[in-house]
Amino acid sequence: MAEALANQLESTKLSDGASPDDWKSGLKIPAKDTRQQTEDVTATKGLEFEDFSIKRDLLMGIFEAGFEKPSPIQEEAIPVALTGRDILARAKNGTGKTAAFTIPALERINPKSSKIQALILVPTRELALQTSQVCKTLGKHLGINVMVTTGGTTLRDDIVRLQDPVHVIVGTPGRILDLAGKNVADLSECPMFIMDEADKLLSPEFTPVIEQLLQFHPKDRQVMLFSATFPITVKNFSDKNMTDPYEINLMDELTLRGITQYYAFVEEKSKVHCLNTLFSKLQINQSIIFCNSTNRVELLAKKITELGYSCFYSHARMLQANRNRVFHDFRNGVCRNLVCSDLLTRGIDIQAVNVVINFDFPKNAETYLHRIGRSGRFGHLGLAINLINWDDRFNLYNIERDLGTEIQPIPQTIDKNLYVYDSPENIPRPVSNFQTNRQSADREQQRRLEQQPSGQRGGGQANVANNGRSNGANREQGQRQPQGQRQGQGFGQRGGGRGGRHYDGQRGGRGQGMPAQ
Ligand SMILES: Nc1ncnc2c1ncn2[C@@H]1O[C@H](COP(=O)(O)OP(=O)(O)OP(=O)(O)O)[C@@H](O)[C@H]1O
Repeated sequence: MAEALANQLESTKLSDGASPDDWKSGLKIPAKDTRQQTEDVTATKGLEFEDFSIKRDLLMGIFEAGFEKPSPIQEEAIPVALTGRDILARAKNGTGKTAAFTIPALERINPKSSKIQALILVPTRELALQTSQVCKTLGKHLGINVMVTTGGTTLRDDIVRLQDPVHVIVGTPGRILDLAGKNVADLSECPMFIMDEADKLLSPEFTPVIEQLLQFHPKDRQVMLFSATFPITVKNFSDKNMTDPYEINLMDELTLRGITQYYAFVEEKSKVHCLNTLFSKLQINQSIIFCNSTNRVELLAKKITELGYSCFYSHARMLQANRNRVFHDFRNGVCRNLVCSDLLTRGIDIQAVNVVINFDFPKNAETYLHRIGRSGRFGHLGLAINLINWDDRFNLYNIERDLGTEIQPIPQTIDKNLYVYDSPENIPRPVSNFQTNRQSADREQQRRLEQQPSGQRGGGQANVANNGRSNGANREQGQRQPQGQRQGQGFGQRGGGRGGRHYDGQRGGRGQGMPAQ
């Protein structure tokens, strides 16, 4: 009898033919990223996402985002976060911290409740957009509503959106406090309070807002702090507001293994000339160029455009709509170079960026680390080049000492194997509905090129941001002289002028997906 039953069960199993992994075969998994990766992301314990016992619908979102296995920070943080314990986590730039808090947050949300159940705070509006997109992508099969809210948009729209159920709210602290203070965002049953770039959020400008925000949450909330840099301010906050936090520190060394760092010693007035030379020699897939002030961002973007290279710029004094457009288009590879202030130093994730240039050298080690971490994402290769003038020499020394790293003088020729990939078109796009973005970005790029006189093509991209000055000026770039120039703070003129043959490769092209020069 028992034998007959066993036979029957066996035959049932065989006849339905379903293997436990069958659900995976229907997933829309993106092409495998075959680039070599460093130990920063490969030195794992060998766990699989399935080992976390999370919902299948969440696993589907994870695999469809192209994630195969958890990174070291994900292996460490996800199981603990799922238990509801407070977490203080430190891991290198670009090693997957966002998913390390997003995955457990999504898992713990009850979609049947209409309450806000997770608050994710980030320091900048661009990062809020990016992080909300990660939540939407990973949680797309969960029936969860994610809302992003930041300053620079109308409060009224947010109030309307909060009439509908919102499960995860991602935003910058000021706007969230506004909404909570007005009783529009109800955080009274929100058990998860997450801070990404936590040390930045705990700087003096944000701390009072953060402390007020915490009061809106229930007492037994779970607090999770993530960053690559944790100064002492974080310790004070954690002592006061966290319960027995589980500490993760994956930073035995501070800098990413995949990033090669060089400096070029150069007089201030020769910096543009030096940049021009770098553009002509490097194989840039996409680059981010940092300046230390908004004036210098605009001036440099103008210079780069005059040199004939495609270039966007972004800084905090631009209109939010223009900031968003620049960010969106640059992420989608519409333009090869982006000049920016420290607004985009933290968290911004664009895998196609293989070169970061510190046109102005940063003042401290944290900023340096976050800036260079915009390349070499998820254990890949990247190049960081620092233009150093006489006044920066002590800073250079201090940053090398603080980070325990060596920044070498730039050699005559830079080995392409250090930062160039053979098939840049295979580099994964940002986690988002890429197909749609890419197609519309291509159309937009085409439209812009068609509108430009042929002689200007490729040099005019800085115009995109030019309407975005917060002073309300709404003029075309050519009709206005940047303030810095009027005040005699302009960059050196050497190297100006257009036309050398070596510019051609970069003119007007899309950064991502184009063969590097
Ligand atoms: N398990 C994974 N497998 C493959 N790719 C991943 C995985 N986890 C994250 N990524 C990708 O790695 C990149 C970097 O991730 P993320 O932006 O979360 O890094 P981060 O640690 O938050 O960086 P930063 O400190 O600069 O904010 C993203 O493009 C993300 O999609």
